[in-house]
Amino acid sequence: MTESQAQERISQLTDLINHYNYQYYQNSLSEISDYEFDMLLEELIRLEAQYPQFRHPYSPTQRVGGTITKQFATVIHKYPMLSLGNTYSEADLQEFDARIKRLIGNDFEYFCELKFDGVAVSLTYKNGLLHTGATRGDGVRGDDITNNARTIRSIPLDIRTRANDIPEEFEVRGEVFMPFESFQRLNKEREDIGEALLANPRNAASGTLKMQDSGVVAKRNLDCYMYFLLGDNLPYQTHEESVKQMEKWGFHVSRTYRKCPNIDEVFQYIRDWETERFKLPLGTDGIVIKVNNFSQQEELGYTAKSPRWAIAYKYKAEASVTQLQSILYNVGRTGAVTPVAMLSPVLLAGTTVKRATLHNANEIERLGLHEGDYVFIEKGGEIIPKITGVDLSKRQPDSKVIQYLTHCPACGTQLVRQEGEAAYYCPNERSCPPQTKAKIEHFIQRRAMNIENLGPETIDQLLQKGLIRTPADLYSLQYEQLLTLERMGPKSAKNIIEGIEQSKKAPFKNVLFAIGIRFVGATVAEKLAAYFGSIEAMQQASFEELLAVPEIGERIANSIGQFFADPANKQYIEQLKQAGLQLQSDKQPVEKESTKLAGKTFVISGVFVNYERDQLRDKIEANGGRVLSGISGKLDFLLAGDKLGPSKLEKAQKLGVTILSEQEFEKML
Ligand SMILES: NC(=O)c1ccc[n+]([C@@H]2O[C@H](COP(=O)([O-])OP(=O)(O)OC[C@H]3O[C@@H](n4cnc5c(N)ncnc54)[C@H](O)[C@@H]3O)[C@@H](O)[C@H]2O)c1
Ligand SMILES: [Zn+2]
Repeated sequence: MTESQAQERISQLTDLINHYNYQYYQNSLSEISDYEFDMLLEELIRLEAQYPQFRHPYSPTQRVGGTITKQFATVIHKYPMLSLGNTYSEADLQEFDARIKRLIGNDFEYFCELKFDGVAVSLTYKNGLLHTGATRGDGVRGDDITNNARTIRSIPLDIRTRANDIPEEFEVRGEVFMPFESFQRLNKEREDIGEALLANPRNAASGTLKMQDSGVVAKRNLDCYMYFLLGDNLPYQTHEESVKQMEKWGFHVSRTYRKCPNIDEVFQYIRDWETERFKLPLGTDGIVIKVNNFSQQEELGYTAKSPRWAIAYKYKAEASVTQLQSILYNVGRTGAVTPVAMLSPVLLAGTTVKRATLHNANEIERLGLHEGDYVFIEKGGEIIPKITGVDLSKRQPDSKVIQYLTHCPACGTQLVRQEGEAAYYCPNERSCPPQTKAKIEHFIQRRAMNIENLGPETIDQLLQKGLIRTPADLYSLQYEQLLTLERMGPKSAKNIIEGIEQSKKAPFKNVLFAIGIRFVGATVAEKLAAYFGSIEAMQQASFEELLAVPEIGERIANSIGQFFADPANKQYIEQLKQAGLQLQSDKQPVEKESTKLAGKTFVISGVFVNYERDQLRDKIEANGGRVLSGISGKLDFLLAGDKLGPSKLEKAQKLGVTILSEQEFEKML
């Protein structure tokens, strides 16, 4: 490599890595695998060492990769939050050990922990109470995510009763992660409403921690393991002591750590956890080796980016080769088709693997799969492994390229793909069997109509016999009809009928979720129900009015609009109404506070600081006012919050409606 080639490559790598860092930390996206990323970084470190004159001032080798965002207040870290040097090679570990010995002699111990694959957080406690939660950010400044941290159940909010030796102020650091179970549930819910799936638990955890609505964060079931305790003048001599102390105070510490007297024991620890770690409830991507003694840590010191007394050893993702047998196409509730690769069974990371995710048609194309190909599969953090490439040396010369399906495997309808979307859909919403079945399963689930006792076999039979076609048909099912099904006794039949009857009491938000509008998950349904109060109000809402609902973006608003524009859906809603389902919120009548707003009419729009929209509605009604759904010449006030649609504002101004801010409204009372 010539000097100018080196210079060019250094610039190229710098830009590339900065780009991947930005995507990873700011947008929670991995465009390449961690391994590929780490190799690029290693190459840059090597080149910069050789040609220091070409190192850019903004080189990613010189600083922690993260950034802070505009959406949160900024926290300055009392002690910088650094990264860790990392390696995939045992030789590097030997070298790390040798360097430490050169610097501090032979008298020291290591403390090994697993490297949890999530997002670093710092929690500051004052007088035993959680005071601040922050992300690592750029290492010096992080995002203040205290409210989100509070929703994580394993993070204690108050440890005063746990001990009487609590320092006035201290900081704990750890990894927020999404357990596999929560991740799978979340993706299942997303698949159910037609959302794109999240790539892996790490990105899911990082995205969740940066959400604005901590109510949503609370539902995502994040967890957190702690691995550092810091503070001024703390009485501990070793990392081990501080870990034990955190355990005593009730912090969640993973019991997977081990103290190792020398590097050979560290290698043993690495071997012991290599496959054992797949039994843990969360993703891990390696181990972290720390010098145990604090004064020795001080002696070893820090580089700009990481401590010299610690290093991460990362496991290479386990890989294997096996033959592709076929591709199975699943059709979901929204008609989205997902391909799954069926493989000759092969042992990988301790389990037998028979299938791999393929995500969508683009992925099949990207891999250039042929029938009968031998494929490399890898297991990262995820349960289902993925195909990373094709072993071309084993490809049969006459094998055919895999063509993506053109027609629905279940009903034969031609598949369609919407612009900008990766998935193909079967557009036969009403009579494609897997879609119909999934719609009913969606409808009866606990978070929707909660019709227990109606199992998948019963649904199958009901569909086959033509006793139901849509979820609404459940409400005209007769006890006698149920008795005609196989293996259906009088008792079960009675339970089902009762369950269906009972479901009529399910609140509006559940019904709205059950109806199954694309992208409208349980949380969004709750927001919509609180905002509009009834299906009619929602049906009449303009695109902009929909956008004014917190958390509702253009995609969801469009989907709602499309749903109500379809006459078949109108009929479906009508049928549900006839059946007696709750299509409006049953609000408690509001207690009267005053008559200050008597005779005045209001339209509420936008997002408010101190109130939810339904709280404002209650407030207006409690003081004698009335809330209308649309702006007209008769309207007195437009109560306008943030994110108010511009055309709404314009209309109100044109009609001479008084526009009120939240503060002005408060003054009126
Ligand atoms: N795929 C991509 O596009 C992409 C982009 C940027 C970064 N990355 C990945 O992220 C890594 C860089 O991230 P990083 O700077 O957070 O460094 P890192 O993940 O290599 O190591 C530091 C982090 O490890 C975590 N950690 C987990 N368990 C720990 C324990 N027991 N003790 C101490 N720390 C523990 C902490 O969050 C700490 O901040 C890269 O090596 C790469 O693998 C990937
Ligand atoms: Zn179909």
